[in-house]
Amino acid sequence: MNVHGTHYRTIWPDPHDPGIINIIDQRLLPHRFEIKPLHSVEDAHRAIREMMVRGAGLIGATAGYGMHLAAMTADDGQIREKLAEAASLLRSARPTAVNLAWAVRRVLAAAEELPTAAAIRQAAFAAASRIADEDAQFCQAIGQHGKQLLLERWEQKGRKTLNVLTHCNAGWLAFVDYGSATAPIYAARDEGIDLHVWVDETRPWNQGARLTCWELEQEKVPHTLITDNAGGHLMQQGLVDLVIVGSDRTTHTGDVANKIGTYLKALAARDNDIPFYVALPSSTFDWNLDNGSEIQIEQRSGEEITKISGLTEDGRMETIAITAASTRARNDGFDITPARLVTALITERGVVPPRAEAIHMLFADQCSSPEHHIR
Ligand SMILES: CSC[C@H]1O[C@H](OP(=O)(O)O)[C@H](O)[C@@H]1O
Repeated sequence: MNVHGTHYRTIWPDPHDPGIINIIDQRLLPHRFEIKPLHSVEDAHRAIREMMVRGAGLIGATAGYGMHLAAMTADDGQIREKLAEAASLLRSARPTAVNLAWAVRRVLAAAEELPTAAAIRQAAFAAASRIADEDAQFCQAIGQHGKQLLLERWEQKGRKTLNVLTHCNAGWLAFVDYGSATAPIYAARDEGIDLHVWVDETRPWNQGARLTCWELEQEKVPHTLITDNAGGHLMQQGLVDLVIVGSDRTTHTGDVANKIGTYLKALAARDNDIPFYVALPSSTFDWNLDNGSEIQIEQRSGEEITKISGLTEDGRMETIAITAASTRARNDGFDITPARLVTALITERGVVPPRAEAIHMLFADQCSSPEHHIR
């Protein structure tokens, strides 16, 4: 469903049947743009687990709609049990992005105590829809707040081309729309800033090479693909003016879990005195965790490293081995960037230093309310 010209909302209920939730199968991008229907919570779990959908915001929205599908398909007399089972199944899909557990708990809280199955179904769908709509609204607001930072840096540079580096894909494909790290880029472009984006390929799943490059191409934003190991070198050459990345889970003290390799970019940025920003909606804060070392890091299959997928010259999608069959690989999906290496957090309510007292002041309504505390 084309919502914003070149943008696509990444998840939406079928306009004729709310029992069908449509997604874009991101495993096929940039070679194929295929919309796939989800009919059950099992479909939603698989879509998250197999990364048909990925990215904190979109994982959360998919989990929310997964709970809706569970309510839709449950027998009246079993609906509460089915919602509880659905919550457990969805939570098992991927551990690091806090948005998943947050969305599941939010739908449960909205629906489970209601007196009838019909009321539960209605409340589950309404809560899932609100999660998705809020995600898009929050990301749009992140764009407006982040735009100011890019504008200031561009003015400092005498309005010469602003070179932004980003890691992985924290674009509109990782959320319901707009994205987190790319939203300020799009908003700054709309203000006429002359900018260029260095895109980390982001091994092993290549979110940067496959998804961010595709997004920026759709948006006609100048960009250049680089290897994950090149970022520090380009910073030393004075070719990077600022770094902006997303987050899958950020502690209330400002430690950031994001795609593997983010920490190395933060170290290089600090060593070269380059601003390092993390863009995130407040649904990505973990109000319970004080220290990033407590965040569970997803371990994915080593085959995502030893094999690679792409398009053959005759147009077939293929997966090939790039190592000997005996090669074993370790595949940590995320790493932790300590708050001390983060210049600022860009949220839907504004730009805030990565310190607990500042974060709590901006989100006083959330950090103290039990409903935002995930367990
Ligand atoms: C902030 S959402 C985008 C975020 O999610 C990515 O991970 P994955 O593609 O494995 O879901 C990566 O950490 C991005 O920064």
